[in-house]
Amino acid sequence: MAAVDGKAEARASPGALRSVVDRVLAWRDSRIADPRFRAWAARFPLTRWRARREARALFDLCAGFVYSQVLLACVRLGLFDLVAKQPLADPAIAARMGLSVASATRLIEAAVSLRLLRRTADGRVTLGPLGAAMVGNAGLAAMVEHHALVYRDLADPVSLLRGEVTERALARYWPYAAEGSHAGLGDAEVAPYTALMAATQPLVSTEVLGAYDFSGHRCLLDVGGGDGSFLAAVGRRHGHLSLLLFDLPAVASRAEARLAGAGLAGRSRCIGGDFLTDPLPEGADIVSLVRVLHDHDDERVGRILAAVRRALPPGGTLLVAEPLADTPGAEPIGAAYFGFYLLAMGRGQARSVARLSELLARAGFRDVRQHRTDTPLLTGLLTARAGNRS
Ligand SMILES: CC(C)=CCC/C(C)=C/CC/C(C)=C/C=C/C(C)=C/C=C/C=C(C)/C=C/C=C(C)/C=C/C=C(C)/C=C/CC(C)(C)O
Ligand SMILES: C[S@@+](CC[C@H](N)C(=O)[O-])C[C@H]1O[C@@H](n2cnc3c(N)ncnc32)[C@H](O)[C@@H]1O
Repeated sequence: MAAVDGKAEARASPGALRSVVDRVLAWRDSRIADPRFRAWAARFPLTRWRARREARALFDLCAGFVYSQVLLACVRLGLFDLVAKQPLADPAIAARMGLSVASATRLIEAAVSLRLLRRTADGRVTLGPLGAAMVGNAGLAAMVEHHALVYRDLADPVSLLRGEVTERALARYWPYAAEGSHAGLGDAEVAPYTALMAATQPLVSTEVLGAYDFSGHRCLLDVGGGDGSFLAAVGRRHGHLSLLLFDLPAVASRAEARLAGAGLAGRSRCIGGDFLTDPLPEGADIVSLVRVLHDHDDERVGRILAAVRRALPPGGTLLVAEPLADTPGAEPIGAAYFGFYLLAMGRGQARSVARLSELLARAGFRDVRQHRTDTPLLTGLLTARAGNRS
């Protein structure tokens, strides 16, 4: 089992207690399943608050797509950036957005209800707390736009689960998820996903740099490193590090240009290849896999970890950063969001710390540790050490 910052993870509750808890929960849910109980509980003063809370939670699940589209409309119309400069009245917003005042007010009211916008005391429109978090966050705006593809693929979730949706937008968007070799993918095929990953990379690198200190290392190899955005962020923070990147040839070319543009050409080298079949470059004392393993099934993960293991010296460090399943308070992100996202993409799953620990141990890594990030829902972080070569 992985240690969390050195401490052992809390043990699961013993079997006997769990079975009592199970029976209590089963009784509760059998009551909720009875329409007469629901009607009574919605009226009774001591249960009314809970009935309202559960009704609201279920309504939010029904309405999730509608809420997302309100957010998309705000992003597409540049509403957050507009009102970030100064609070505006509805007619001024309508004129800037090319909407009728009635439509602008409809969107504004929807966004206010979702805490994306807020009405000032004099009735003008300004940022709400959630809209404020969107400002200056180009990655999040790109993600919101890109969800159009996700929703297209999820339009018929049952057919998707049955494997009957053959034309999937996400499968085209992430061509490396398909069977076969991907070393021949061209720039046009890798550019869209590489740009999305680069735009969202600051969300991840900030978390990793806040949770892990690279100063004890000499050379970092970022495997599946995209356009080098992560490597550049680490390299800027730790001026002594040599930087290596491995990705598909068309992506590695982009990284070379990106790192040269960041003034890191002298400290970095980008190597193109297929990490499922080609050896990784040697010489690094730390290898990172950032948002890589969850794209792949266990068999492919085994191959990637074996290649990393061969590239590292005994005792060398592997750092894995990606959203983890079972993150307390963020369970639907791993199980529902990434579960269905990766189903549409064609491969992979978010894994728990326990599952990743097993795969790491099987590939010859030891001392698996989980590091606490500031925002665990955005990324989890594990390190492990390469064992001695057999
Ligand atoms: C000032 C006073 C007195 C009080 C303030 C109170 C206070 C402290 C408030 C907190 C304010 C604050 C700091 C808010 C911060 C908000 C943040 C950081 C929000 C961040 C949100 C991030 C989101 C919504 C991220 C979404 C990410 C998505 C959807 C990622 C999708 C990733 C995909 C699809 C990856 C694909 C890659 C693949 C294929 C799986 O490998
Ligand atoms: C989800 S992206 C993550 C990119 C980057 N690490 C980040 O977090 O922004 C996965 C990366 O793995 C690379 N990749 C996928 N399959 C690969 C393969 N077989 N060989 C080498 N790289 C591969 C992709 O090109 C892509 O850059």
